[in-house]
Amino acid sequence: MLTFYSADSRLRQARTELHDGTLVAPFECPERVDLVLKQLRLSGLGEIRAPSAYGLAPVLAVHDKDYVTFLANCWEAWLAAGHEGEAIPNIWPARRMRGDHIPHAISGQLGYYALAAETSISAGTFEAAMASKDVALGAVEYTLQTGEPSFGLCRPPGHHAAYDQFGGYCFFNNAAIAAQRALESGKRRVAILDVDFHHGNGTQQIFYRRDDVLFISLHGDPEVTFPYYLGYADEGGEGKGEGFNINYPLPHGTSVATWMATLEQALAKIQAAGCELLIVSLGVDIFENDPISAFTFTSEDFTNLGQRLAQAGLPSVFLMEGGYAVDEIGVNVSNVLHGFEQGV
Ligand SMILES: NCCCNCCCCCS
Ligand SMILES: [Zn+2]
Repeated sequence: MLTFYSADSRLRQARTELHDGTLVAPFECPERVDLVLKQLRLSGLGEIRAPSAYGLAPVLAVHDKDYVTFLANCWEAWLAAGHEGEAIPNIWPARRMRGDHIPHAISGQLGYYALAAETSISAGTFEAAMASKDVALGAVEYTLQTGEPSFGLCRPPGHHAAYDQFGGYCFFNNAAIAAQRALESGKRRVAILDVDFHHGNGTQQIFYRRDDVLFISLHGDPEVTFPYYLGYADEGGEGKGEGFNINYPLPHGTSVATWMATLEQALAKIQAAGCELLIVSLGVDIFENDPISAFTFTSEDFTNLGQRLAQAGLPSVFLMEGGYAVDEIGVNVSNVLHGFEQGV
């Protein structure tokens, strides 16, 4: 299987994440991609290719222009305002305040565009996010042209990024950008299957009123899991999108057997909807030892997951999302992709 990767993924070198009331080293660290690359090479998955630069147009096809401009300028504006640390919001347009006005001060803009406080912006964040969406575009273009599966080793991840919002370590929604590209190249309907432990709130929000993308997510119950305020089972899409958004919230500690049985339901929906391409938002934070998650996959279970996805029989693009058990991330990602190749 061909892998797309950009060394510019390492341009995001954030030093702080707000976690449990203190500033810690970010869980979404550059070493994640180093260890995935190492295991892919060790296991002989296939060629690793750098993508072309696709520019801003594919980003603007799914994200708000002012939001993209904000991301491009945020770090410089933060420094110019004399702030010492990394750019982290500390106020939001809370209920019964004016949520439709974008303040002039960068501190106000941060709260307007941020969905959460754990994701700092710093030097290189925008450039890394641009490289990450190029990785996703390289992967989807390859699969569209050849029908062969591909893996986009995206960093930073994307599934929490909404039309005009960043957070959950995400800035551009790589899977949404890839799906939009596939539709523009002629696919009539694309499935995005989000297997990350956390609900892909951004992907849901981008396609919620559309029927050309079927978004399906299996994830930790938002009653007790980030992002808390989206990802419930009653969110079925709106307008034309009714029936094309399916959430499977699952309790902490869900067994792999139950998770895989839920996957069967998801794959049946994908088949019934006549999807012509499968994009997998591949978060391996469903691993039993993930530090910020609560599902129970072993490394071997990831191989079974890959094998099962191959049986869906669709041209498939895997895009890296979460996974924070850094020591095992390489094996877990590699197992999904090799499992897929075994299952074809
Ligand atoms: N600081 C740990 C709390 C988790 N908050 C963000 C989770 C983002 C997952 C991305 S897949
Ligand atoms: Zn996650």
